[in-house]
Amino acid sequence: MLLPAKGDGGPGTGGLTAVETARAKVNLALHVTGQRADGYHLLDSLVVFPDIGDVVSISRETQGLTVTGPYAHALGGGGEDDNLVVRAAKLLAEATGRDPRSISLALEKILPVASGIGGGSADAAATLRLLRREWALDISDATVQQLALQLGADVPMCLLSEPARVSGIGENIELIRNMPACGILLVNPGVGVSTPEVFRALRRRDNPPLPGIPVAGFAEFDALLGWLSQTRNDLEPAATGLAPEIAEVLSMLEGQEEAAFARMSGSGATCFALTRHRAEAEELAGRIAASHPHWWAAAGKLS
Ligand SMILES: C[C@](O)(CO)[C@H](O)COP(=O)(O)OP(=O)(O)OC[C@H]1O[C@@H](n2ccc(N)nc2=O)[C@H](O)[C@@H]1O
Ligand SMILES: Nc1ncnc2c1ncn2[C@@H]1O[C@H](COP(=O)(O)OP(=O)(O)OP(=O)(O)O)[C@@H](O)[C@H]1O
Repeated sequence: MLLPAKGDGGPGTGGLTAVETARAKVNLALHVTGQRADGYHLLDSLVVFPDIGDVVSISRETQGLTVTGPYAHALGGGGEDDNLVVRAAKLLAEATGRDPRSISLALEKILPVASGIGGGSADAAATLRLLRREWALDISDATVQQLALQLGADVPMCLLSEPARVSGIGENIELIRNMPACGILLVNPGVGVSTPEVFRALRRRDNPPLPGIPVAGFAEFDALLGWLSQTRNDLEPAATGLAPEIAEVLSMLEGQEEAAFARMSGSGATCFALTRHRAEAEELAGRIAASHPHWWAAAGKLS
C-alpha cells in the first residue's frame, strides 16, 4: 500500500488540503527487561515503521473529527474526545495558545485497533506533525517530543517514524542508520488483545536486553535476519495463551516460501513476516486475503 507523501493532499482528498501519514509501529524484537515501581514494564525493542498506516488530514469542509475507513467502527464507545487525534490536537493547542476549535480533522482508520501496531499512537503523532506545520509553530523538536510522551509511551517514537532501538517504556530512542529495503507483511486474525492482560500474564519480567546493534545498522537483509534470530518478542507466549489465533497466524506465515522470518508485534495480535523483496510481501498479502477473508493483511516496504 502506498501512502500519500507528507503534506500532500493527494488525489481524491476533496476538501482536505493537508495530509499526514500515521505509519504502523512494528516491534521486530521486544525484550521485557524489568518492571518499574509503578508497574510499567521496561522494554528493549527494535521498531520499524513500514509504509502501511492511517491517514490524518485537515478538513476544510467538516466540523470536529470525521472518522472513515475500514476500522472506523472499531473506535466507537467513548466518542470524539477520547480519540487520540483530538487529544493530540487539544494538547498542542493548549501548549501553544491556539484554539483547537479552529481546526477540523479527518482520520482514515486503516490499521486494526488494539492490535500491537500502535495505530492510536501513530495517529496522535501524525496530528502533532500536521498541526505543527499547519500552525507554523515556532517550537522546538524537544517540546513536541515532551508533548508526545504525555499522550503515550509509543507516541515519541511514532513522531519520528524511523527505525530505532527503544528502551525504558519507550522514552529512550536511538535511531538506526540503515535498514534493508525488504518487504513486510502484517497479518491480524481479527481478535483484539488487551495490552495490560498480556503484561499481567508474563511469567518472567527480567529477561536479558537485545544483543548489540551494529553502528551502521543493517544494510543487508541477511544481517538483519541473523540478528533477529538471536532475539524474541517476550510478549508472544503470553499473548498466544490469551488469543490462540496468533499461533495460527504465525504457523501459516512460517509455512510460506517467501516469508524469511515471522513474529508477533507488540502485545499482539498482529504478526509480521519479512520478505526479501516488497513484491513478495504483496503477493503473499493477496494469497492470504483469498484464503483467510476475515483476516487483515497489508504489505509494504520495511522502512
Ligand atoms: C507493548 C508495546 O506495544 C510496545 O511497543 C507498547 O509499549 C504498548 O503501548 P500501549 O498499547 O500504548 O499501552 P499503554 O496504553 O501505554 O498501556 C496499557 C497498559 O499496559 C501495561 N504496560 C504498558 C506498557 C509497558 N511498557 N508496560 C506495561 O505494563 C500497563 O498496565 C498499562 O496501563
Ligand atoms: N485514533 C485512534 N486509533 C486507535 N485507537 C485509539 C484511537 N484513539 C483512541 N484509541 C484507543 O486507544 C486504544 C489503543 O489502540 P491502539 O490501536 O493504539 O493499540 P495497539 O495497536 O495495541 O497499540 P500498541 O502497539 O501500542 O499496544 C484502543 O483501546 C482505542 O480505543
